[in-house]
Amino acid sequence: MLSSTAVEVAGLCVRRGGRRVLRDLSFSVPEGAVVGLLGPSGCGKTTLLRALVGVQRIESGRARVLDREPGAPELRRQIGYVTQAVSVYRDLTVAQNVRYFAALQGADAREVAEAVDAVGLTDQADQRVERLSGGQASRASLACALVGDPQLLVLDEPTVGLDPVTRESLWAHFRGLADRGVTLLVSSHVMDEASRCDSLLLMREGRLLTQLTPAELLQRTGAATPDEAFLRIIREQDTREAQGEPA
Ligand SMILES: Nc1ncnc2c1ncn2[C@@H]1O[C@H](COP(=O)(O)OP(=O)(O)OP(=O)(O)O)[C@@H](O)[C@H]1O
Repeated sequence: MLSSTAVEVAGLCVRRGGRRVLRDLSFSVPEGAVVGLLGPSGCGKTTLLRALVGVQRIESGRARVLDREPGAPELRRQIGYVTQAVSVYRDLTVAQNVRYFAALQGADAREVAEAVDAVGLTDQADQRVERLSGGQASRASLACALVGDPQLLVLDEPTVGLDPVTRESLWAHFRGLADRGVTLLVSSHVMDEASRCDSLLLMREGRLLTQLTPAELLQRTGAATPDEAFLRIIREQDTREAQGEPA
C-alpha cells in the first residue's frame, strides 16, 4: 500500500515574543505513523504543534496538514489536539465532557464509551472532573480529543504525570489507532517513550537535529538507551559548532 503524507513542513520559522523559536524546520510525517517529537524543555515542541494545528502564526516557510493549510476549517473534524493544560469543563462529568466534544464531531454514544474506555476512565465516567486526580483529568482531556475518529492526533506531552500502567495502556491504544491508519504526533521529553514511536523528530533550541527511527538512533550513536543517544547527538553537535562547522 502506498502511504501518503499526513504532515509536510518546509523551512518553517516561527517567532514568539520577538524571538525566533522555530528555525528552518523541514520534515514530513507519513500517514499512519506514530511520530515522537522529542527535545529539552523550551526547545519549541509546543510551538511546532501549535503551528501545525493553526493556532500559531507562521513567520516563514510552509506547513501542510492532511493536504491543507494549518487551521483550515475542514481540518477541525479531522484533528484531535491535546494541549498540556487540561481543557475540559471541571463542573461536568467525564462522560458529559466527552459527549459534548462528540456532539461537535458528530460522534455517537458508542464512540463516547470507546474514548472513555481508551483512557481507562470507564469507572469514573460519571464523576465530575473537579473530583478527579490530575492524571485522571488529563486523561479526560485526551478522551475528548480521541472521540470522533480524527485522522491526525496532535498530543502535547499526553503521558506527563501518568503512572506506568496507564502510560503502557495509552501507548498500546496509540499503536492500535496507528494500525487503523491514524497519524499521531506525540511530544515528550521522556526519552524512554522514543522506543514506542515509528519515527523521531529530535529538536534542540528551535532546530530539528535529525529525524530517524528509534533503532537508527541507537545504532547511529552506539548508545544503549534513547536518553544516552540524545546526549551523544547533542555533544556531537556542540563539537561540530565549536569547530566552526554548520550545526
Ligand atoms: N507565549 C509566549 N510568548 C513568548 N515566548 C514564548 C511563549 N511561549 C513559549 N515561548 C518561548 O518559546 C520557546 C519554545 O517554547 P515551547 O513551549 O514551544 O517549548 P517546549 O519544547 O514545548 O517546552 P516544554 O517541553 O517545557 O513544554 C521557549 O523559549 C519559550 O520561552
